[in-house]
Amino acid sequence: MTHRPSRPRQAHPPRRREPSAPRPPAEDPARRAALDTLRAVSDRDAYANLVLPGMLRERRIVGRDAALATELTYGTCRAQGLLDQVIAACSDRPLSQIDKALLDVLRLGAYQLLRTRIPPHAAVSSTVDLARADVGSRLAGFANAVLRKVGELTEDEWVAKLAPNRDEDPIGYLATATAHPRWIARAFADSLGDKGSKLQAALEADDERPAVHLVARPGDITAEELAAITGGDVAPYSPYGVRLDAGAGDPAHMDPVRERFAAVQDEGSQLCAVALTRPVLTGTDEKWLDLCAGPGGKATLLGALAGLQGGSVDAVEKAPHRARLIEQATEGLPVYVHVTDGRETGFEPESFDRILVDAPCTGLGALRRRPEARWRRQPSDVGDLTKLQRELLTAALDLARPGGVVAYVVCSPHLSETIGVVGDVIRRAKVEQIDAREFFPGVPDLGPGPDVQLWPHLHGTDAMYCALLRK
Ligand SMILES: C[S@@+](CC[C@H](N)C(=O)[O-])C[C@H]1O[C@@H](n2cnc3c(N)ncnc32)[C@H](O)[C@@H]1O
Repeated sequence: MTHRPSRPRQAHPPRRREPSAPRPPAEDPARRAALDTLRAVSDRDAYANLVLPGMLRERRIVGRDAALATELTYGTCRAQGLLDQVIAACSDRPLSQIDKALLDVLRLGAYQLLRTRIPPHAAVSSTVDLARADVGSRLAGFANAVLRKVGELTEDEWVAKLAPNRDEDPIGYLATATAHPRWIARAFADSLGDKGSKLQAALEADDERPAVHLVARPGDITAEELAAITGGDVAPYSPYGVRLDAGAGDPAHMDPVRERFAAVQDEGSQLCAVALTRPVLTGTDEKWLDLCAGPGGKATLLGALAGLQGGSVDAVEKAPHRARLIEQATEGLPVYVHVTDGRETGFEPESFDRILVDAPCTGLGALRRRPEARWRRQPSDVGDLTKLQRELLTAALDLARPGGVVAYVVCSPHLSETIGVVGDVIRRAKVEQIDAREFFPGVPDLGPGPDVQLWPHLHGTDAMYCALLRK
């Protein structure tokens, strides 16, 4: 047996590494995704909760990185006003003179410093890396200086320094402390009739992740059956509701949802739709109308309930793409979709037994679902919306038959959109406002009536408002 000589281990001496230029820092994918989403929100009015999931999928960011990106993005969007106040206090130039891309970087860094347990040095250095990549070394130096100052105090200490005195200006104080614009804090205070602990609880609830609610389609599946299949709990108030656990997974992939026995719908929306169906009518009860129906959540529930008693629902929607969503959602139900303006439907006057006006609104009752919404909505939006709301409610009253019932619903506690609209319209029309609380059986804390205002902090629902009018 011959042995080949083994090769010498190192034919050449090891090559010495040339000193290289400093490598750019490895970017953290979670923070990059958060920042890119914040840029989309500020630059093109995108919705964070629509942009981010797609970005995470596209970049294959999963697990803890995805959770971190989500927390940083939504948290930074929600806290924006407070973060801006702190950044302004730490900067030698006014916010209006800070480059927009840099401002988003600073917000992301300040959020990590004030509202997460990320160690300050990691929060600052990872943010400065992003700044260097996006806006260059000079501005990265500025970001470093600002963020070091931000990190000198805790969130509570910054609030104590920047917020108005709580005794002198309780609404202003809570607006800063809970990172809400003052006008929204005032609107909540007016609706609650409180500037103290109730207001604080209502504002704080906007930072909580809402539970996902399913609605069981009446006639197809019961809430108990749906809860058993999905592993959720029967909801406390809606006869068709199921609350899913936080880790239940994507409801769109659940069999009952895919097969259309169930759909995602906030329990408050279910309650308002069901309330319309509950007052007893004398005479006919088969022609129902949903005057602002897209994308079709309430029309589906109403369609299933009307179908069980041989009736039908006409569903009106102005936006064609939203009308298509109603058609998809209500397939197989006695629901007829009309793409038209609810103020000029051309329907025979006094021809409907029950009418839902789920009017376009500020959405202040669902701020927990849209992280950036509290800073994007403006007080000036309210005037145009209340005009449209009054016109739609007036049109509904014309279309209701004598003895018929109209439910006026908005996802907002703003008094101009709630009692303001209802009060204005009923002053001019021959209608009676009935006590809606009776038609929300078992729901606590409904106040003095006759209308109903739900709240996230009291009911775990969106802040839906419902008034019931009988013609
Ligand atoms: C609050 S959303 C309704 C939500 C729906 N009821 C549901 O449960 O899925 C209000 C809807 O009214 C529509 N809308 C706005 N102006 C309208 C008008 N003049 N006539 C009819 N629909 C209108 C909007 O496009 C929007 O889809």
